[in-house]
Amino acid sequence: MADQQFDKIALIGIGLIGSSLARAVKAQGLASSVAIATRSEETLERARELELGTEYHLDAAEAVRDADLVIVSVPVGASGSVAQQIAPNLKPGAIVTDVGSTKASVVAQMLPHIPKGVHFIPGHPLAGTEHSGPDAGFAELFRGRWCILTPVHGTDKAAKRRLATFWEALGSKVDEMDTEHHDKVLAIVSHLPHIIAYNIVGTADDLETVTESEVIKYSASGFRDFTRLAASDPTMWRDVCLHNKDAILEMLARFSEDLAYLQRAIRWGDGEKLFDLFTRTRAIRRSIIDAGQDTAAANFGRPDATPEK
Ligand SMILES: NC(=O)C1=CN([C@@H]2O[C@H](COP(=O)(O)OP(=O)(O)OC[C@H]3O[C@@H](n4cnc5c(N)ncnc54)[C@H](O)[C@@H]3O)[C@@H](O)[C@H]2O)C=CC1
Ligand SMILES: O=C(O)C(=O)Cc1ccc(O)cc1
Repeated sequence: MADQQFDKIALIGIGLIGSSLARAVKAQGLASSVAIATRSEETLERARELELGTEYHLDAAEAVRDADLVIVSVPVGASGSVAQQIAPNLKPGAIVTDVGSTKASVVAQMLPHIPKGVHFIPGHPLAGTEHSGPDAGFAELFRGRWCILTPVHGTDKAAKRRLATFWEALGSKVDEMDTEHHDKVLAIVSHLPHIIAYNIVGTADDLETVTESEVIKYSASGFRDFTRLAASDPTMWRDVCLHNKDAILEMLARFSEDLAYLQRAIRWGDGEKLFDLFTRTRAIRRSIIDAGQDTAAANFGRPDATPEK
């Protein structure tokens, strides 16, 4: 157990990430009270049954009253309206952060509502699964994963250190970068893979010559990996696509160009080109394993996942 770091933490949104935070905060004893807010009565009731917090609210503004740390864990498209809601009740000196998968848009939506004297430090834990909702979370989700902070200009150093220490207590490694860079990096390493997965599974589903039962029956592990990503939450990923549009389109253009190159090599039977590319990409996989990041590819920290062969 780590030391208690905050008197009161407010968690706005109690899905996969919010409930994992709640469980980890409880397990580590990081706060004496944890206020939970979510829009639906049903989800709030489930959070209560799971004993994820110490107070439960349908009104996010009520939850943040007196909180020292406020973590917004909602789909990125909802971050602006949440910031607007909570703004009047934020305590001076409080830290407000988020966990959204895109950062420039979150800053644009939230920052205008944050009162002077409140520290707004956006964040993104690179940890998750294809599951959603309060039952899907687990305390170990963030262990050994990166959490990227994207502080805005003039951020208070002590507040930033406090937030970094919080993530470290959850087992995360903390990095810092600017929002634009974050959105480009994440577009290629996270957003594009999900878009490709949604697309390939959709293509398989549309095929006329191969039946759906054959896709299910004969799906090799490569295809199965895609179906896992393609099972991710539709609202969350719709919002990611809409809120990181420019970086995603830039990476998709690069991707399409490279795919055309590959297509041409296959058409012309250019084995050398294919072999060269496949050798280059195999080395990247090896570097990821050497860097100790392979479990991220295999199960993203899910304890119930089958280990990669
Ligand atoms: N799922 C993942 O693997 C990861 C997700 N993220 C980010 O974390 C955030 C939350 O994602 P999850 O916990 O996976 O989602 P989730 O679907 O499990 O939970 C979302 C929560 O937000 C609430 N919510 C939804 N719409 C809302 C609105 N308009 N106003 C207020 N509350 C609303 C829901 O009631 C629920 O409590 C997203 O911004 C996502 O981009 C970050 C890292 C990983
Ligand atoms: O389930 C997976 O493989 C993920 O990639 C989870 C994930 C989804 C979104 C994020 O912003 C970060 C991590």
